[in-house]
Formats: sequence, C-alpha cells, structure tokens
Amino acid sequence: MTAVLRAQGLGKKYGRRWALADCTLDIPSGHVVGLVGPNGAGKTTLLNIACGQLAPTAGTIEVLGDRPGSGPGQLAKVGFVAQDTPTYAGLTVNDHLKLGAKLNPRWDDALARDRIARLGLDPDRKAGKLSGGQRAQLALTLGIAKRPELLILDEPVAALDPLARREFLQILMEAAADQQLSVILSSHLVSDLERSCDYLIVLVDSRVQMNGEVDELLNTHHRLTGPRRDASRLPGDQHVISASHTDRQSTFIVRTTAPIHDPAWSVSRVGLEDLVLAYMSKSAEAGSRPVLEVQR
Ligand SMILES: Nc1ncnc2c1ncn2[C@@H]1O[C@H](COP(=O)(O)OP(=O)(O)OP(=O)(O)O)[C@@H](O)[C@H]1O
Repeated sequence: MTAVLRAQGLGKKYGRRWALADCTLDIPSGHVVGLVGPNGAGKTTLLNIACGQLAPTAGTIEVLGDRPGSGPGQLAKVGFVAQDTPTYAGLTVNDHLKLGAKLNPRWDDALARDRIARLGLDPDRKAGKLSGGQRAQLALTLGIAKRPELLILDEPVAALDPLARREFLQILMEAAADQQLSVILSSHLVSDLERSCDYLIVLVDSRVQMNGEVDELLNTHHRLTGPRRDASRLPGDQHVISASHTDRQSTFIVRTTAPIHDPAWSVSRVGLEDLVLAYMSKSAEAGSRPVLEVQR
C-alpha cells in the first residue's frame, strides 16, 4: 500500500532546541491517524512540515510520494486546517466557498454547498460573526471540498463543545470513508481519537514514542497483574512500558507479540487512553517533563 507519509530521521531545530527529533514514520494510506502528545511535544511542527509550511532541519519526508509543498500538484493533493481553524473574518461563508473554488483545481462545489446547508450556516453571514464551532465547521468544509487525498488537521476540535466535537468528527469520518481520504488529526482528547482514529502516533518530547494501527497496538499490549515481581524477571520478549507495585502485587503494561503463559499473571487488555498515558508517563519518567493531563 502507498505511504501517505514517510519520514526518515526527520527533525526541526529552533536555535539550539529540537522541536522534532529523529522522527521515522511510515503511515499507510486510507487511515484516520490520531497524533497525540503533551503541549510542546512537536505535533504542530510535524504537521507544518508535512504540509510544506516548514522546512525540516534534518532528515527526509515524503507526503503522497512527493516532497511537501514541492509544486501545485502536490499542494492540490494535501488539505490543511491549522490549529486556530483560520477563516477570513470580513468574508461571508459564500465568499469562502467562491475563494475555495478559485484556488483549488479539484474543488467540489456541490459538496461544499451541501455541507453548509446541512450545518445550517447562513451563506451571507460573515465568518467573523460565526461561533468558534461554526468557524471550525466552515474550515473543515473548505478542507473536505478541496478533495485532497490527505487532510491534515491540527487540533481542530479544541474549541468545540462535546456535541459539536462529535458532529465534527462524524463528518470527518464520513468524508474519509466516502472520498477514500486519508486524515491526520492532532488532539489532546484521547477519547475523541479512540472514536475516530484507526492509527495512532504518540509524540512526547519531540520524539515518536509509539505508532501503529490501533487494533494492532491494542492486541500487542497487555496489563499483567500478579504477585510482586521485579521487571528484570520478565521474559526478554515482554517490553515493559509501565510498572507499578504495592507490597504484595505488581502491575505491568507490556508490549509483546508472543503469548503470555505464566500462570502467576492475570492478563487483561489495555484501553487506548491507558496505553497513551503509559507511554507518556514512561517518557516523563525518563526526562523531567510532567505527564500530560488527558481530558475526557
Ligand atoms: N517558531 C518557533 N520558534 C521557536 N520555538 C518554537 C517555534 N515553534 C515551536 N517551537 C517550540 O518547538 C516545540 C514544539 O512545538 P509545537 O508547537 O510543535 O508543539 P505541539 O505538540 O504542537 O504543542 P501544543 O499541543 O501546545 O500545540 C516547543 O518547545 C515550542 O516551544
């Protein structure tokens, strides 16, 4: 399957500090990809590089087989909705659609107008007079009607109420299914990503800590609970992601593709949110950063 994004040793440095370091990813097409990580982890940096707005300091990146922003053909294939879902305050909804039609060679006007009608947005209303949620929906409509092969969204739901968030993600998932669109979406809200994404990247402290298809990640991570034991006594093929102990009991989250036969352990599945938190905690313990607060 073609890679939607392929990065090798990708990095971006501001002054002496790496905003993104040694990032190697190979994301197959046809996925809704969730990108999660604490504030300052490097998510926006990665997404800005992927859409061609930032040049990397190190490494290579290909998006849909080309260097990001390498020409009109590549730009037409990639849609980007930036973090603050930018719209032009002085232009009406209708003006935005006309602008979209002018600027995008694959523009689907019928789709754009249908979505605006479904959302109940007044075409004559200026974007500056829309609510934050309505502006986000307008920005998403522009992104979808551009008919890109890849739509990149940087925290698009941050300002939305829970219902608007759900509707927004619903529209996104419908578009991904109907248009065979690949999506990369950053968010702090793991529960939203759990509902909408089938591929996950966890980025902490400028580095990719975990990435892969959600089903595969859930199938290869296990919570082991049993009599207290040191992590060094676990089999070598059980990679320990997190460990906690009481006087008598140990709980580990491990990653392994091998079956777990040890009868001392009670083995259970790990939910996506716990898994994300385990990787974030692991990274926070290794460094000095606080763990991200994951909101519900
Ligand atoms: N223009 C810039 N100049 C200097 N440093 C920057 C610049 N942009 C980002 N950084 C730094 O790079 C790091 C990564 O920032 P980035 O915006 O990519 O993180 P993020 O994961 O998107 O964070 P958030 O969740 O808060 O949006 C941070 O330490 C940030 O301070």
